[in-house]
Amino acid sequence: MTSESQPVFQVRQLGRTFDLGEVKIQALRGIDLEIYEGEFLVMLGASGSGKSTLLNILGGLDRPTSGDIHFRGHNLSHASDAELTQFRRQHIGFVFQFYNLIPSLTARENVAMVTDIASNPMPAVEALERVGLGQRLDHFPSQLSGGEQQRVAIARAIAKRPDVLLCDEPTGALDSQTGIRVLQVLQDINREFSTTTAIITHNAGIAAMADRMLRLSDGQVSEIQINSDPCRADSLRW
Ligand SMILES: Nc1ncnc2c1ncn2[C@@H]1O[C@H](COP(=O)(O)OP(=O)(O)OP(=O)(O)O)[C@@H](O)[C@H]1O
Repeated sequence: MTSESQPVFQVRQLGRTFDLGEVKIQALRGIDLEIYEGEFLVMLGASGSGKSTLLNILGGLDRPTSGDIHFRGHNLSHASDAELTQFRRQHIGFVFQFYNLIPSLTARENVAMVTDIASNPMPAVEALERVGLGQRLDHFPSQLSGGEQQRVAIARAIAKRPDVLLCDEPTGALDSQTGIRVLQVLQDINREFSTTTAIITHNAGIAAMADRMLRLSDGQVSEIQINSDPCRADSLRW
């Protein structure tokens, strides 16, 4: 990230209230945030602080109930379902804690599911080689370890060459050594393709590999730390 970097996302006074009838839950309360081209952002915060809600809005899976979110100048706040689907398809790759692979498809087929509908995809084999799984192309998820399954999920996310990679606790289900390997893959992709990357984690130590750390508390940004010298993911220990 450089100081001249342009914001990919501009978030202004973003709010999200869930209306459950008798109760209203204010998950986000006036978030102001820029996310810059090519940056690696780590989002921390206690359970219920609003991290997933924010990530879902950034990724066009949800809309704010107040405030605005712009992606490269386009206001997503009032986009239609069809527009959000198009936005996600063209620009966003998601990685979740529990891989969400299709059990009856091989690694290669799981990735190809996405490349079949993308406009300028990376071949599935190349994406799998990129995450170190070139030898496991025809394995089914049940034949792969958790870390390998997560790397298939990352291959699937990067194969459509997204501008933005959004990861919700990508190492949450992994042991530390495997988690570090997965983070190194994400860092390599961020650096090689300048893919803007945001990761939610409960592990504060992961912030050391990020350009910036954002902390949410009770639906608000409570802390932002800029890291002028992010470490390599494979030097992290926890
Ligand atoms: N679909 C929903 N309907 C109702 N309330 C919701 C919904 N999604 C989230 N919330 C509430 O919004 C608040 C923020 O939730 P969110 O999942 O964003 O937190 P989080 O920081 O990601 O938590 P965790 O670390 O536990 O995943 C919580 O109080 C949660 O219960």
